[in-house]
Amino acid sequence: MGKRSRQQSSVADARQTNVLITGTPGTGKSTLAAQLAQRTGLEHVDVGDVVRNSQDKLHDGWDEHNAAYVLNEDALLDHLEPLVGGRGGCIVDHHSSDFYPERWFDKVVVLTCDNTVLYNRLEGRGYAVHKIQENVQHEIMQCSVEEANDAYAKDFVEVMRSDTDEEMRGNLERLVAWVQSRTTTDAVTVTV
Ligand SMILES: Nc1ncnc2c1ncn2[C@@H]1O[C@H](COP(=O)(O)OP(=O)(O)O)[C@@H](O)[C@H]1O
Repeated sequence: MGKRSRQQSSVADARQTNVLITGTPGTGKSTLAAQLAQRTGLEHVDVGDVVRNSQDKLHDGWDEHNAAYVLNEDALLDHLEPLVGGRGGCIVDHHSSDFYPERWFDKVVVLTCDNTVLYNRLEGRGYAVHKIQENVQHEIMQCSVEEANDAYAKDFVEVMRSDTDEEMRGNLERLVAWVQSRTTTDAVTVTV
């Protein structure tokens, strides 16, 4: 469970729509997030890129075993608060979900994938064997689904299968329609 308050507040009413796309590495988060951003105008916030490229130090060093930065969650939350918590209009793309404040998001999407398909994707990405196996095990155990379900209200969380291009297109269309419906609702609310 996250360290910060998960209470909804009036701040949530002031910001634009945000969605968190999470899931095991290789399930297709960045591909879906980039396409959703292109279609809706929301900003794709790839947390891996933010941590790598920020002027602020958002990590506690490099983890050789995982070949990844050790995330400093508090520094990352402080860094993202003005953009995601304040302005909004973001698609946050991250394999972790449980430390973000619930008030930041209007929907949490968890992508899942067939284990063999995932293995092949991660192999194609050049991951070390132990890292592929750890991620496939993570997917077999449905850890990302459990993490999101434990951290967010059930009606926030939507699990989407993403094995094929067709499934990716279907997921994209559903999310585009959902974002557009929220934009319409916001416009109606403003004019009433
Ligand atoms: N639904 C899908 N069907 C076919 N290929 C996919 C699908 N989702 C992702 N991919 C491919 O799998 C690889 C990993 O996708 P990526 O978006 O980088 O995953 P993540 O951001 O979760 O690590 C990419 O080569 C991407 O093109």
